[in-house]
Amino acid sequence: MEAATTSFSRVTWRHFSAALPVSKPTLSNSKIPKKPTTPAGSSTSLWTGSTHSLSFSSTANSFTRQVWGVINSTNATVRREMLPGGLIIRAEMFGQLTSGLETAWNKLKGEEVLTKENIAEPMRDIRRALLEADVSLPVVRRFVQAISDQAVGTGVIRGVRPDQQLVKIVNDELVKLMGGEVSELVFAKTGPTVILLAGLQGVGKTTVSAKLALYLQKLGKNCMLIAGDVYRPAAIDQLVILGEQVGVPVYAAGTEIKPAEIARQGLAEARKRNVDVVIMDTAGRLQINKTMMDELKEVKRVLNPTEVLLVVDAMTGQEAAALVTTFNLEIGITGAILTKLDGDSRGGAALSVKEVSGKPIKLVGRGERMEDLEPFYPDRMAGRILGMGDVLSFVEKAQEVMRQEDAEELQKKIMSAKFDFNDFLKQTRAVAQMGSMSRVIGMIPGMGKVTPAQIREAEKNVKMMEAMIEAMTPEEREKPELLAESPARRKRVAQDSGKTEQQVSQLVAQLFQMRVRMKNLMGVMEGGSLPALSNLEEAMKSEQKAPPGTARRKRRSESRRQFADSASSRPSPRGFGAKN
Ligand SMILES: Nc1nc2c(ncn2[C@@H]2O[C@H](COP(=O)(O)OP(=O)(O)OP(=O)(O)O)[C@@H](O)[C@H]2O)c(=O)[nH]1
Repeated sequence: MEAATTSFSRVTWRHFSAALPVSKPTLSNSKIPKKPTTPAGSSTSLWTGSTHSLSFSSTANSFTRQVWGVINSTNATVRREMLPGGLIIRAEMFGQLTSGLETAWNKLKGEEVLTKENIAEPMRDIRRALLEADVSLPVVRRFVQAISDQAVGTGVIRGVRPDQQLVKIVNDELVKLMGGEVSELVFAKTGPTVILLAGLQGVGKTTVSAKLALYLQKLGKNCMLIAGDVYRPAAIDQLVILGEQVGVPVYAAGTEIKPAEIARQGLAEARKRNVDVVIMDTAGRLQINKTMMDELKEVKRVLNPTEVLLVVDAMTGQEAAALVTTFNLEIGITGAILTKLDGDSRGGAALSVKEVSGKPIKLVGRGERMEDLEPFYPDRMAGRILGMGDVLSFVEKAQEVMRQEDAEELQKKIMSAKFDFNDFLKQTRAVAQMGSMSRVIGMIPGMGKVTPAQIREAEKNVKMMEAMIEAMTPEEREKPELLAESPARRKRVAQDSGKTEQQVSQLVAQLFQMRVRMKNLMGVMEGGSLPALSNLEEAMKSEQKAPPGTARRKRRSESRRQFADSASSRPSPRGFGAKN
């Protein structure tokens, strides 16, 4: 199989029809087929993006050359693959970004583990790919930093290659960058839901108004459109025609009346008709100006909308993100609709909007047809950018197996009181990987009352512990008794980690206390399996409920005994202060 990529401008039917002796193919709104279907015999199948699938049947080599020539003169990334029976040429959404990222994984082929050194070059490739995709620089910086932090902090997962591991890390960060979850449209609890659309000229507002009405009708909502673009008379006619096309009434009052007044009248009409959702199209401008903003503010005041959505053109890249920010500051918006994602957009807008503006992309336009509007799914988008669904699910499964094995191993260690500093570090890092401490604490039931200051303190403590554990020798990590027995060792760890001896002593004591507490908790669990969070919480409660002086005293004495047992060769139980 031969694969090649090249860069070019926008692939449209015009390019092909000019060069090819074939009739216009039908554009289908199908998702990317797993494998492009190759017509029988020697044939050529060509598809652009994930939405359009074009098929030609031809046996002539000159035809293939012509197709290739046309593609080379335009601007998307194309993958050319020789398959038995024909040539497959693929122009993919964000193709350039995808192939840029591919360069990064390829640099890790043959490596056994991700290290600071061997990820340096792939990180440069990722940075370059994102910048070329027109993602804003601060976003790129934060993204690359987050990836490298995770890449070097990730342990080896059995059977998973470092390049696959990096794909997974990048995927998860991409999803996070784009907002994580799908951001649903909000509907009013009573009365009609009002959606106000805003945006610059030509971004696709009028088209989106009708597309949105159709989309909502399919969800069972009864809609009405208001034609508020009084500056481009054709926009009103356009909306009326599109409204007819999707079977939605359009309120139009001509161009001689202020948009705010049209909004007021339109809303009254919608109430009369008892519609569920009113969508108002507004005028766009070539640039943001004060008159436009004031007019929009006035319309917004009259409508009191549930959603104010800024329509932005995906092809404007990071500029789209800047626009969302400006509109949000000026008029206050609830989200964005990204149009023309089927074009040669390089990905900058999709990747930057949420991170730069704090506002989610709620919907995306993927074509000129009325059906081409859909919710924005960050995970699906990341999957499309990476184009490596198989690798992702494989890594997820391997991680799951690893987690189970780790959990069993940990359980054994806890039961035999062998929980050491390696486990301690692993657990700490696992928590760190789940997100910031504040998020993790927020997820634990009953932990809501923890103050931000306490969380910051806890995060600081985790960093401090990490520094001290990293300064220990492998032997000391495995046998904390060595540190408990030797002030000299504790002194060395303190010096190497930049902490005080007292802090090191506290950490060692903490580990022994933890052993005892964990063992106690395990004893409370039924069946001896690792606790789910809720069980753990119950266990902690039942521990706390025990009358003072019984369990607690017992626990304290057990803690002391445990410490004494494990440090049996230690000269004195107060070894932490003693000289060696
Ligand atoms: N390929 C593609 N074209 C789109 C999409 N959305 C809108 N368009 C096209 O973009 C062009 C402009 O769309 P309009 O809806 O007229 O834009 P507008 O923002 O209302 O323009 P003004 O009224 O001038 O402000 C039209 O040709 C649409 O068909 C999309 O998702 N994909």
